[in-house]
Amino acid sequence: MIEAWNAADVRAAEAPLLEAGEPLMERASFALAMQVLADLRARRRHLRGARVVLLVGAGNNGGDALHAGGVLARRGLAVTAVLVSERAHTGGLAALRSAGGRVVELFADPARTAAVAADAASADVVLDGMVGIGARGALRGPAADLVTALTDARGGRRGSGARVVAVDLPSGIGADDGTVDGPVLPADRTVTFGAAKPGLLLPPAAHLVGELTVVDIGLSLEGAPALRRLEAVDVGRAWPVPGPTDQKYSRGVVGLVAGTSTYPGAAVLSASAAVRAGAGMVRYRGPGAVGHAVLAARPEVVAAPGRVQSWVVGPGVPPSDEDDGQHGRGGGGLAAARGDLGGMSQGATPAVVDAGGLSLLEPPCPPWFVLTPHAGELETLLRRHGEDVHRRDVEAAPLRWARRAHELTGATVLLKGGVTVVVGPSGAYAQADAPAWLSTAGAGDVLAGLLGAMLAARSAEVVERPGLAAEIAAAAALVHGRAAERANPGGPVAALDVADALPATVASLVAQA
Ligand SMILES: NC(=O)C1=CN([C@@H]2O[C@H](COP(=O)(O)OP(=O)(O)OC[C@H]3O[C@@H](n4cnc5c(N)ncnc54)[C@H](OP(=O)(O)O)[C@@H]3O)[C@@H](O)[C@H]2O)[C@@H](O)CC1
Ligand SMILES: Nc1ncnc2c1ncn2[C@@H]1O[C@H](COP(=O)(O)OP(=O)(O)O)[C@@H](O)[C@H]1O
Ligand SMILES: [K+]
Repeated sequence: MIEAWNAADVRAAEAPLLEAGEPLMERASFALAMQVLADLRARRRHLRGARVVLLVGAGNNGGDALHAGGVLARRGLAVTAVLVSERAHTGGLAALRSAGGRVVELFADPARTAAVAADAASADVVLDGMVGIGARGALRGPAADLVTALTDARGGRRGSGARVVAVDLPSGIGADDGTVDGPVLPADRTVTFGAAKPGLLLPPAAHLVGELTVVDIGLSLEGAPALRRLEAVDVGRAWPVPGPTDQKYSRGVVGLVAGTSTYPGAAVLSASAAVRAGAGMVRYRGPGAVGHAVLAARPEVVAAPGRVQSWVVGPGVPPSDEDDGQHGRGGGGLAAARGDLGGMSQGATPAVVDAGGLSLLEPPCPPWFVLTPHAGELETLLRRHGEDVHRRDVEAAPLRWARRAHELTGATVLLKGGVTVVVGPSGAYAQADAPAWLSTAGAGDVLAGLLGAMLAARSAEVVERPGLAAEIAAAAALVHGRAAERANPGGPVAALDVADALPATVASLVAQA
């Protein structure tokens, strides 16, 4: 698991060590330099003569870059520091100069910005050390102009020309929330110190981070992290592998309220995913014609009422204010869903509430209800609760708005997207496991069925431990993304292919753990 800590927590953890004279910056910058050397070795035979350009701001982030530059210059690399501010870390500057590095005072001669950017773009490595966790707002002044010019000089493409390594974080992102309010130089790698910061894992900034390296500089961080990211081993270890005394009911029964005759496919996809993810049983409730389609695709599904350990409500059910043109407002699926959801809030059965089911919610909901909106559906849900918010706001600050939806409803919220953000009562997760190929119709229905099966397997525990639903939801996002990759590595996937890849995906996660 990757744990991410807010800037204030990192500073608080640094303070006693700095007071005790621990050389934190030397540790950080040495590890940074070693990472740069390792990356360079992977790309060229000889290090001597490789060109490194440091973009250096006024604070300690610039200090890190300068000290790392000193280490690299001593190894024979040609290092140039570009100062974007009148002030620069004194010790770092001295270290670089004494190692033979050059210094360009860009702040004193902004007309040189384009030329400096062109030179940096043609270097082997650019270290972005303009601002770190001390930034206030979007990049401004010469730093902002340099990033704009350098982005132009690189043709806007990451991976072309100089390799960009961000120092602690890409300068200008919101360290705690991943917001991007101005120009930011996309990194190929980010070397972060002490702990990951939430902004490195959250969109939109997460897309500018490249490969992430966390350097241990000896901090002891107290309390709970601000954000977590599950890794394959976490999910494999926690997977409910059946034992010799298990039977279908102990493995969990998923009750599926999904599909209308306009959208029967969603029910088929959710049912397939739940069956393929290892549910003990899947019961279908909904219009008869849809039930036939579900049974034709998955004969394992049971269409009779009975015990249920988790509900999946809403895939393929239109929102309550949308007429599906057949049975009045939403048809039989909606009626069933409305009745079932009302009863479920009173009971103690986990539920996944997706698509049209979201419009039926009547908060407060228990935390073992997991809502699975995409950004557009979250906008609708939040507006219904009086928030003046648009989809673009949700996309610009997904953690903030997913958290708001959790506060307003009491439910656990899984916000779908390129990075899936989950917020529950014990914390938040950000999962980035899926190829962009997964953005295809029906993929969300597969996620709903998969998550339903995962909740059913640990139904009683999910109700007892309020934070568990969020952990399981994050795990479902990981499995979903990995199944998409496994279904067709590097190419397009259809939603049903993702469901079909679940058994092998789960087997490999369990085997690796
Ligand atoms: N303490 C330690 O030993 C360790 C610290 N570590 C490192 O220190 C970093 C934090 O350093 P920090 O606190 O000095 O702040 P930092 O991120 O360099 O930025 C502040 C400077 O930037 C400027 N500035 C601000 N906003 C701006 C903007 N929007 N646009 C443009 N400029 C802006 C502002 O200048 P001003 O505008 O006030 O003149 C101010 O001087 C951390 O990320 C990590 O890399 C590690 O080495 C571990 C050990
Ligand atoms: N750019 C992307 N990269 C990776 N995964 C994505 C991306 N965009 C969307 N997804 C994932 O694809 C799925 C789409 O779900 P959803 O929008 O509900 O589609 P549908 O309603 O058609 O099933 C979600 O799991 C989401 O996290
Ligand atoms: K930086």
